[in-house]
Amino acid sequence: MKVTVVGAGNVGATCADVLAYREIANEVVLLDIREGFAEGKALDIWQKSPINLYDTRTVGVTNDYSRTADSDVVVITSGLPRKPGMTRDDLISTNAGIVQSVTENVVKHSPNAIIIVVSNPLDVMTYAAHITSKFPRNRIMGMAGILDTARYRAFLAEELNVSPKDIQAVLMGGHGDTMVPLPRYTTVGGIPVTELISEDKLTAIVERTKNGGGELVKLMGTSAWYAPGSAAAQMVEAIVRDQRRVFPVCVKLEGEYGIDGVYLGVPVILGKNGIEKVIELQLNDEEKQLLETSRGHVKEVMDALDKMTAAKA
Ligand SMILES: NC(=O)C1=CN([C@@H]2O[C@H](COP(=O)(O)OP(=O)(O)OC[C@H]3O[C@@H](n4cnc5c(N)ncnc54)[C@H](O)[C@@H]3O)[C@@H](O)[C@H]2O)C=CC1
Ligand SMILES: O=C([O-])CC(=O)C(=O)O
Repeated sequence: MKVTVVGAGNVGATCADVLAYREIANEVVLLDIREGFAEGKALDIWQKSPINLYDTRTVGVTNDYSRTADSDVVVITSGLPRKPGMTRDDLISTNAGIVQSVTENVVKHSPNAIIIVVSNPLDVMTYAAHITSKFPRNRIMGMAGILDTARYRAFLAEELNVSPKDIQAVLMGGHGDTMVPLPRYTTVGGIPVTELISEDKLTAIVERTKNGGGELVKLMGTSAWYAPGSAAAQMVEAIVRDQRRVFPVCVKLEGEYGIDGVYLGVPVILGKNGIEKVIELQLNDEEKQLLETSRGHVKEVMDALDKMTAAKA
């Protein structure tokens, strides 16, 4: 299996590193526009192979898409990260151009690839890649839900003083303040979380999760990369190993949850064809309302992208 990661910055290089040391692909091509940058990162990861004992070949290239040809999966991480005081949506004008030009090249050289978008604002950049690629919805998706649920699970594990391995959770909606964590579907070793934690504490954890990206931006001056890079690699693994994992993934809804044509995070089955199935949960009225608010916000930003694209044409 051949995987390309576009953008050799913090998230892209972390993703490539996880793909390599966990031997998720035979070959990982890292591509960046910054001269020599991807070559350097790929060489560093390759030089770690005798220490960490893996044989995935990592190759770096400067904007040379011919070297990415016939990739099975392509992860797009190219684009600006936000700085303190910015929202993810503030990145749209710069990142849309980058994601669209990268997608054009990906389609030209790997027409059968499955694309995983990571660049922000996530839901709308996934839509941007969809418009450019015209790939069917099973082959174009965004990474956010695994990261957001991982944050939620990590905070819960800390509060309950249990292993994060035993916390199962699902979360829906856009990747931003309107995301919809679902405590009703959260369990700890099979036990509903609501039996183990007070409502106040759970609410505080849900709020911290919604602001999980912003908390790190404030601490570091740029956004996170270890958990995001690992989350993208986990999606690649589910696809290349046909694991049929159940993850929250950003996908184009086509009538599920009563929503059509909007990119939102929902639970899916991820396997060799990409999105194998969108899972429809029975939401209660409050959850439906939260999802509707999230849909409305993402749709507004999708419309803003459409206007920007029309103005350029
Ligand atoms: N979906 C999610 O949950 C998350 C999304 N992100 C987003 O991922 C993106 C990347 O974040 P970082 O890696 O921290 O940023 P970074 O600045 O460390 O790396 C971005 C890389 O993209 C490269 N790049 C820019 N234009 C390019 C082009 N046209 N072709 C190829 N490469 C190009 C840059 O040279 C740079 O090396 C940001 O938009 C960030 O907001 C970050 C974390 C989580
Ligand atoms: O916060 C950001 O800008 C990056 C991101 O999406 C995250 O870490 O959740």
